[in-house]
Amino acid sequence: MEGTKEDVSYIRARDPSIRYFNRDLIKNARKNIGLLMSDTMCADDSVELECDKEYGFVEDNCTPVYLRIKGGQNNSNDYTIKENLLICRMPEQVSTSRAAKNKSVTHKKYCFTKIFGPDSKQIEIFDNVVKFRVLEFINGKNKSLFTYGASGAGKTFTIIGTAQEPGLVPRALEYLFRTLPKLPVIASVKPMPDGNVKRLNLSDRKSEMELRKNILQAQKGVAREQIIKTYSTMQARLSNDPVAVMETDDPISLGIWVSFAEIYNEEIYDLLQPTSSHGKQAPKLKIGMANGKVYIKDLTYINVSNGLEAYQVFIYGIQKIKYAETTKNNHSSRSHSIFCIKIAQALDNGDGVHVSSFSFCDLAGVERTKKTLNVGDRLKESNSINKSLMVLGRCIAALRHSQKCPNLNQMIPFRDSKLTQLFQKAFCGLEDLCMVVNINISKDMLEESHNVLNFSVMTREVTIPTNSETKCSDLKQRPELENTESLDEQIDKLEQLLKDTKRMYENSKEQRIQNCESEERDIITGYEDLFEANKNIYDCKSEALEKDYAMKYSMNKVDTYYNEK
Ligand SMILES: Nc1ncnc2c1ncn2[C@@H]1O[C@H](COP(=O)(O)OP(=O)(O)OP(=O)(O)O)[C@@H](O)[C@H]1O
Repeated sequence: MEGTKEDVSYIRARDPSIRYFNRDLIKNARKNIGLLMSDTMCADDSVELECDKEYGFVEDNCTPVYLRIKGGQNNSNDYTIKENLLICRMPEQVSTSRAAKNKSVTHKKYCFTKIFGPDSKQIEIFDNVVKFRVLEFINGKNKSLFTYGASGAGKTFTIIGTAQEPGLVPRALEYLFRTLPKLPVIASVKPMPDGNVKRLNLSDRKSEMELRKNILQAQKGVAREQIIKTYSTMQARLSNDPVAVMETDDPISLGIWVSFAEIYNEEIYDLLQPTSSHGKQAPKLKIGMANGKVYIKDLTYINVSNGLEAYQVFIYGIQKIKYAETTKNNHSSRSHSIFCIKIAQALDNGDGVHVSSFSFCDLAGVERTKKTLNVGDRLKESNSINKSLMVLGRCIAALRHSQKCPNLNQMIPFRDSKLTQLFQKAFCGLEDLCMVVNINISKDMLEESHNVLNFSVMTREVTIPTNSETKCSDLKQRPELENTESLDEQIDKLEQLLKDTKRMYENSKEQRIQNCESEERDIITGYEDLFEANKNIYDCKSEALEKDYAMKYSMNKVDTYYNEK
C-alpha cells in the first residue's frame, strides 16, 4: 500500500490525543514524499517496528510527570532515551502475552514531561522541577510533588538527598528563604485548616516560640553541628545561584510554617510531635474537613524564620520516619511521608489574608512480596504500602476515565486510602500536582519498572482542567467536598446511604427474582400446554394414520377378495 501525506494526517486526525501511527504507512509516506518525522515520533529505527504505540503522549494540559533514572547502575540495553521519550523492553511474561495478540511487540514507548538520565544531578532536578514552582507557591498557588517508584529506585534520594547531595526539600527551603524578605523571629500570623489566617497575640507567639525551641534543642552535640554544617555548605554552594526576590509595597505580615506527617500502615502520625518520655505510642491522627479542605487534625505546624531552622525541623522529622532494611534497600521507607510548607500572608490593614502550601510527598516503594520475601512486620507494611498505592492507581485510572467519558458519572474512590483522601484536590487537578517517577534500570527490576512506567503514563494522561470551576463539576465528586460537616458525620451519612441503597437493591433484586420466577413459570406452563397440545395432535395424527392404514388395508383386502371372485 502506497502511503501519502494525507494518509499520515488522517491517522493523526483520527485520534489526536494518542499518536498511534501505522508504521508501514509512515515508512512509505516518508519514502515517497520525503516527509520528515520528528525524533519523538520515531526515536530509534532499530526498534521502531517492534514498538507498540506511544504512551502518555497527551498534547496539552497533561499532569507533569518527570522520570528520573537511578544512577550508579550497570548500563542496561533494555532502555533507550531520546529526549522526553523512553523506549523500554517489555518483560518476558508481558511481551509474550502481547506478542500472541500483536505478533512482535517487544518494546513500549513512554513519553514524559522531562527525563533525567542516570548522570543527572540533584540541582538539575531542582532547577527544572521545583524552582519555578517555589515562585508560584510564594505567589499564592498550592503545589504538591510526589515521588513514585519501586523500592530502592531513588525516591528518598531525590526528595531528601544526602549531606553531600541535598535533595529537593532542602534546596526548596534554601531557595524560598533567599527569595522572601527577612522575616521576624516569630510570625504574627498562623495558617488555619480552613484556609484562613489566625493573628497571634503575645502569649500565642510565646508558646509557638517554645514549641520550636523544643524541636531545635532536641538535636544535640555532634549531630546538631553536623546538620548546621551540611546546611551551611549547601548555602555556600548555592549562594551564587540567582534568585527572584520578593518585593511588596503593601505592609504585609508573613509567616512560614512547616509540618511533617507519615502514613504508616494506613494510620497518620505526626513526625514533629516530641516523643513521649514514658514510651507511650505516638497518637494516631484523624482526617478532618473545613471549608471544603481536607486536612490532618491536630497536626503540629512549626513556625520557622530562616532556612537553617526549617532544615533543622525537617531533619528532626526525618529521624522519626520508619525505615527498615529489606532485600531491595537497606534503608527502606516503610511509610509515605508528607513534608508541607505553608505561607500565611496577611495585609497589615486587616484586609486580605492568604494561605498557600507546598507538599512534598515521598511515597513508600512498590514492593513485590515474592521478591522481597518479607515476613512479619515488613510483610504487613508492604501489604499496606501496596494497597494504598493500588488505591492511588485506581483513583488515577478512574479520573482519566471520567475525563474521557464524562457522561458515565464515575465515582473516584478517594476515600479508600488516607493518601488519596488527603490529596484528592490535587489529583482532581484543582491544585498543581507533579510527579517524579524513579526507576532502577538494573535487569532484575525490569518488571517493577514496567509497572511503574505504566502507572506514570496513566497519571500523565490525566488532564488538568483549564477552568477548575467547571471541570470540577464534571468530575463525580462526593458531596462532602462541598459542605463543612465533620468527616465522621459524613462517613455516618454515607454509610446510611450505602445501607439504604443496598436495601433498595436487595428489594428490587427480590422483586426481579419473583418476576422472573413467575415469568419462568408462565413460560414452563406454556411449554407444558404446548407439549400437551402437540402430543394430542400427534396422538390424533397417529390414530388417523392408523385408521387410514387399517382402512386402506381392509379396502385392499376387499379388493383382493372381489378380484379373486
Ligand atoms: N540517582 C542516584 N545516584 C546515586 N545513588 C542513588 C541514586 N538514587 C538512589 N541512590 C542510592 O540508592 C539507595 C536507595 O535509594 P532510596 O532510599 O532513595 O530508594 P527509595 O526509592 O526511597 O526506596 P524505598 O521505597 O525502599 O524507601 C540509597 O543508598 C541511595 O543513596
